[in-house]
Amino acid sequence: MSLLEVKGLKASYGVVPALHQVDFNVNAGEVVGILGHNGMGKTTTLRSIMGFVKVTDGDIVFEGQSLKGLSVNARARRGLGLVPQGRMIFPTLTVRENLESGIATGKQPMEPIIDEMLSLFPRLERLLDRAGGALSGGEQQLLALARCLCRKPKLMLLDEPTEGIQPSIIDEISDTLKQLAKTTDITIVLVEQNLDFITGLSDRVYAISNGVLDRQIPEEQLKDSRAVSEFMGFVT
Ligand SMILES: Nc1ncnc2c1ncn2[C@@H]1O[C@H](COP(=O)(O)OP(=O)(O)OP(=O)(O)O)[C@@H](O)[C@H]1O
Repeated sequence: MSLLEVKGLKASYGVVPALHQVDFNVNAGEVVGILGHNGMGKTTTLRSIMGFVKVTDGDIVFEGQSLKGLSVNARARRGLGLVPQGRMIFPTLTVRENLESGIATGKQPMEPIIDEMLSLFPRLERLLDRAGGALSGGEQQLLALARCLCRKPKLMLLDEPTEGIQPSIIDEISDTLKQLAKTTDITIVLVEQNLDFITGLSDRVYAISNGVLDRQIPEEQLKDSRAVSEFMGFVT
């Protein structure tokens, strides 16, 4: 059974349609990539799954149950987590406070969860007392990932984690996500424009174009970034 099934999803901003037809599925433990140009509907797809965008048709089924009518918080409690585009960490809170804000209140002691995050993201350790807004873009992305993981999501939705980030930290993010995928049973849906990053991490990759997501990029093409570009129409 798929962990996540997105079926015939449509969404609009007011009267302007953003998603025309989104159909894909994700199995437990997979890393699934969604590749597309600017404005094609990647962010809207993830925000619809998380419950921030109201869908007008179709269904999102998680662990066999429809998420229809559930709030963002209810979806988070079911095990969904979103790392939004642009990181959205709290700039005036310290790194430690940002991490604490990601831990479900009143549940477990915070310290072991923070220690676990620091072992996965060692670069954050020496930054614990620094304000989130004083970190580099790459460090903020690591913090945003760690904050999402503090809640132990079953499914993590990642919105363009490489956007505006220097190559050395992109490699670090990629290595960390690979390690996470290998050592835990987390499932990841990743939307990106960065071909190398997405093909390096994903078990399967879908293409999104003009609000339509229903084509999986053939596996043999994934090894060849030029073939992927051609499939997507990135080069002519
Ligand atoms: N808040 C909004 N109000 C109105 N239209 C929006 C809003 N957010 C997105 N759109 C429109 O919906 C469409 C899909 O946008 P979306 O942000 O999902 O694309 P994207 O693939 O994530 O793009 P990018 O890579 O630039 O983030 C675009 O035409 C965009 O202009």
